[in-house]
Amino acid sequence: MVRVVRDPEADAEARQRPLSLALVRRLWALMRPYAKKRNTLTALVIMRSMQLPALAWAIGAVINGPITRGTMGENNQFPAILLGAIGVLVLAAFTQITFVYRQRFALELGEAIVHDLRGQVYEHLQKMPMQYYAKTKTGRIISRITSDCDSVRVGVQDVLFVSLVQGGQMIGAMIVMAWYDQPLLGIVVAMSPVMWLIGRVMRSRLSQAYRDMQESFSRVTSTIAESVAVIRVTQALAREDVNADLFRELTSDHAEYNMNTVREGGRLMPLLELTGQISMGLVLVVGAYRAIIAADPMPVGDLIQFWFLVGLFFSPIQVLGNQYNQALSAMAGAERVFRLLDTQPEWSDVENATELPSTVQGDLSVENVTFAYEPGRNVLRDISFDAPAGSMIALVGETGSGKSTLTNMIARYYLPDSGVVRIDGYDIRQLTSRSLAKVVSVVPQQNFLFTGTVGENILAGREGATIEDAIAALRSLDCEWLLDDLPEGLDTQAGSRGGRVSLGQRQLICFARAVVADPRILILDEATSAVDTMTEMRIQHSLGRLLESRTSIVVAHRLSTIKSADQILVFDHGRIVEHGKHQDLMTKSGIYAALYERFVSQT
Ligand SMILES: Nc1ncnc2c1ncn2[C@@H]1O[C@H](COP(=O)(O)OP(=O)(O)OP(=O)(O)O)[C@@H](O)[C@H]1O
Repeated sequence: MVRVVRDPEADAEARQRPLSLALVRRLWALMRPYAKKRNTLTALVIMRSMQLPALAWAIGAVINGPITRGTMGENNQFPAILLGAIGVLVLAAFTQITFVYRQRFALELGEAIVHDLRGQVYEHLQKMPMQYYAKTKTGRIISRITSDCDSVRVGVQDVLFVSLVQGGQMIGAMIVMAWYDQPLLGIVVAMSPVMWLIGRVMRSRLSQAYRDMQESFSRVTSTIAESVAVIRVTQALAREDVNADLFRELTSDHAEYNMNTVREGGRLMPLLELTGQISMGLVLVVGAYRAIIAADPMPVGDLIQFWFLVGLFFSPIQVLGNQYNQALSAMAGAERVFRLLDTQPEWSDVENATELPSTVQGDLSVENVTFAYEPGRNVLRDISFDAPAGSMIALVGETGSGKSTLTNMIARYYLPDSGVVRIDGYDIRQLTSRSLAKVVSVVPQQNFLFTGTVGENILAGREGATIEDAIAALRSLDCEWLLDDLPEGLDTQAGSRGGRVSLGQRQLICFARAVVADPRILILDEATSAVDTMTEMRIQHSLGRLLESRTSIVVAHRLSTIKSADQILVFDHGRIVEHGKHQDLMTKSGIYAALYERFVSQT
């Protein structure tokens, strides 16, 4: 475990963005497939925003009507009061039913949108070339699909529709207040910017404390994830105590941020509520003046009703203030998600790309390939060689000399800056990715297994492959014994839960996957991980079977592989400095001979 250092790029990424109409429009467009639900929801929102002011009006009407008449001595007002009360009750019940459906539809719409958005982002990511992944941090990609999509969901579910309800309620309350007493309404409206401002200042302090707390929590979770991933290294280096101390530090740090958030909340929330109550008090004083002293006195029923309406007008200010911060976060999240969706791959299949015929032999030729990951720093320089169909080419050289980069060119993970890679005479730039992937397979050094069973992992090599193909693949590698060795045979869980599959077994499973894919050209980065001698022999044997009858390019780390190669290419600083068979190269006493001597002395 390492101490988590703040990521300056992540810090620079704005957590909030100003409200943008273009973004809101794009979010709104995401609801197009659910237009019926969206329209019903909008109707419910309008209804809901009018219901509470209407309820206040109805209560006022009962007070001003039959109740006032009763206090003036008019007889038999009870039936009218009862009717009024029933009317109020029916309206209240209707208001609550609207609330239930408004909330449910908003939730469903938000979930549907975020489901679609995540699907779009995931699909888009699958199409991005390696260049994109080399430049973009994994954590950032994950947060696009998790937290940023989630801010969009909150934006739709909570911010958009709740704000519309609250905004509508303010307008509704204003209309009814204007009906009763315009000067008093003027006072109320004049007070609202002050309330908004006070609320805003307090809330921004609170949300900063909350953000700090969230960040410290994500430091805790990412540290746990990392610790689990590298537990073997931790135990091997006996760093358990050091790591435990670092982790304790992080959790107590988090507890401090937590306490701070609670403290700030405890101080600011009552202050915020008090501001609202002071405003209500003020309205009471001015209202009393209007009811008692003013030239044209206001009926007490109207004052009571007005007081209700002031509450309905002020409470949205608080809610909208809360929503505002969330809206800004949703804007930032939506902007990042849309930016990713708008990022076009730096290259994709050319127009009218050619399909490689199924009869392809696997003749590979690399002609004058030069490549740099970063401009001006060539990693491959003028590389040329031929690999006739069925031959095995071993790439050897010091670390960082460009071997893996060359394999990236052949698999077309990257495009060369100059030069051409051909398969059976076809320039691979002109081929469809799909047909190229069928002909060229890569077995990387890290034996990656997907989450799922061993069987599923082997079948991933080819669409439509059956369990019989998987067993045949293991048989062709002479490692059918794996079926008995694995605890549940082909049904054994692999991938992130693959603790039950050993390193050597994993490698063989990857070989079997390659056999199922049955490519004409196989690129293999030999694993350097230490396995016992018995496993090593089995792997070597299976490797021989795997490479049989196909063109293979092997980044070779094993002596036996190197020796049996038809051609060895020796890399040095991005150039091929020697090439030939093992014996020829040994007699030259050059770089290869020196590498070989060192290799033998180490093994
Ligand atoms: N994605 C990348 N972006 C920038 N530079 C890179 C990238 N990948 C590799 N390099 C650089 O390119 C050079 C060649 O790397 P490459 O991985 O091809 O070497 P290699 O011979 O395969 O090494 P090894 O035997 O250690 O795997 C190195 O200097 C490396 O730092």
